[in-house]
Amino acid sequence: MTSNFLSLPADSTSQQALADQGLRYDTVASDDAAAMRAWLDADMRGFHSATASAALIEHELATITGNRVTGIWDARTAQPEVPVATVSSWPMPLTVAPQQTIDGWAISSVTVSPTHRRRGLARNLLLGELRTAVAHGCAIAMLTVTQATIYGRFGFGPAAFSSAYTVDTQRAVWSGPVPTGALSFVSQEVALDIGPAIKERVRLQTPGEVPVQQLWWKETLGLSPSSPADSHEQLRVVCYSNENGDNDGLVVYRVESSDDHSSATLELVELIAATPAAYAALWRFVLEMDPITVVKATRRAVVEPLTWQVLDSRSVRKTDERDHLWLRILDVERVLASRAYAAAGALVLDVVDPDGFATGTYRLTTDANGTGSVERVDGAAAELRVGIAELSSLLLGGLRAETLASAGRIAELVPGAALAFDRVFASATVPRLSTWF
Ligand SMILES: CC(=O)SCCNC(=O)CCNC(=O)[C@H](O)C(C)(C)COP(=O)(O)OP(=O)(O)OC[C@H]1O[C@@H](n2cnc3c(N)ncnc32)[C@H](O)[C@@H]1OP(=O)(O)O
Repeated sequence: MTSNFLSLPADSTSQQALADQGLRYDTVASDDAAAMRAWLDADMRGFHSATASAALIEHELATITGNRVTGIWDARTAQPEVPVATVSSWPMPLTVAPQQTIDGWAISSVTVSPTHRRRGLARNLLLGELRTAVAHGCAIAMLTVTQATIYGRFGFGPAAFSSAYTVDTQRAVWSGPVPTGALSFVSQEVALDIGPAIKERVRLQTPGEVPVQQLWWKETLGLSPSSPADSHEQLRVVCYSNENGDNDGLVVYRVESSDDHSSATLELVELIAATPAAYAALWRFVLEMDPITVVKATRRAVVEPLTWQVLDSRSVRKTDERDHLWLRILDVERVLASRAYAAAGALVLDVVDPDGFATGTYRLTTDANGTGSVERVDGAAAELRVGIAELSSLLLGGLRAETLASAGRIAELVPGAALAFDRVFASATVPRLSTWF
């Protein structure tokens, strides 16, 4: 790992390829305020966001401070100081198994101006990022995406999925555990104080999670300029403390009542539970609140214990399920050795990577304690042939190799190899990413 990722130069291969098109590709110095603002302008325009207020610009500048900020400039444009493409990145730990993390290279703000689309700018940005990640010593890259069609070609595969739920509270009827800890309302300011420690515990327990910054908390609690206008006033926060007084969970919600207040919809902004008791207590609390008739939640896990904690499981309706966290393995040996496994076994994988970072044949050996060791065995007979995007999708155990084999996305070279892979890679905790980055 290089000591300072911010001082890494712009990738020379992309720089040359873009220079051949008359474009300049470079990083932006964080102390160059004018260049940072122009970059941010291009980033927000690239996502078709409204022109930002001064307060929002300051907020957004704060969110990217500390990131490696890169752009592409075209001297022929009418405003040549504004880049025509943007990307930002930073090293960030990714939980790969409970209490096990690996340093990943997070990539965000990938935009290309509509005036410059489909000329290979995004390709140069992305491959430039992957090479920079390797130069920094990161073994895996990660991102969250706008469209599911963009990143597979660069070796990324979806590895953690997310679901939205709508619960009909009148049908649900709580039948789960009734924890004996205490529930209490807390102010947003108190939540800002106690929430991060709870979220950290959840992050380390859950494959797919990454740390969130204080700015995320401010946005979540309606304390940021990027929060909707009246969200601070509308949001309520309830904390669950266990019998020893430890704060184990938080729920952040807002309620929209009908005109006559006889019914209401509760929007679950966040439900963060570090223990099964906190989870049950907070879900029960929102489902039984008067006069709530509907609870809506997004960015939840694709499998939620909640479905099994109500009398009528059909009252918990999954309204959406989609890819959320995308991973791109760059170094198979280091990444596979970074997580614990579910069973003892030995697998030889033939990994195909069109961009060459991870191509090779690898033997993963796991023992009964879940420890894995990986060695490169080029030339050995492989049992499974996997593309790098598919291996990245399978890493956290949220997707079955058998599913990908049935879909023709990976090839069993030995019958039963996909099932053997699934036995080893299974995750006891459903992988989930509860935030965007
Ligand atoms: C991590 C994140 O930040 S997610 C955010 C992604 N950005 C956005 O959604 C903002 C709006 N969109 C954009 O800015 C641009 O359209 C981008 C970044 C998606 C693509 O930029 P471009 O410079 O046009 O892409 P580029 O020309 O490099 O295309 C590379 C390849 O991806 C394909 N591609 C690019 N965009 C898309 C897309 N939206 N859907 C499907 N394929 C795409 C191209 O056809 C090309 O394919 P090829 O390699 O087979 O020839």
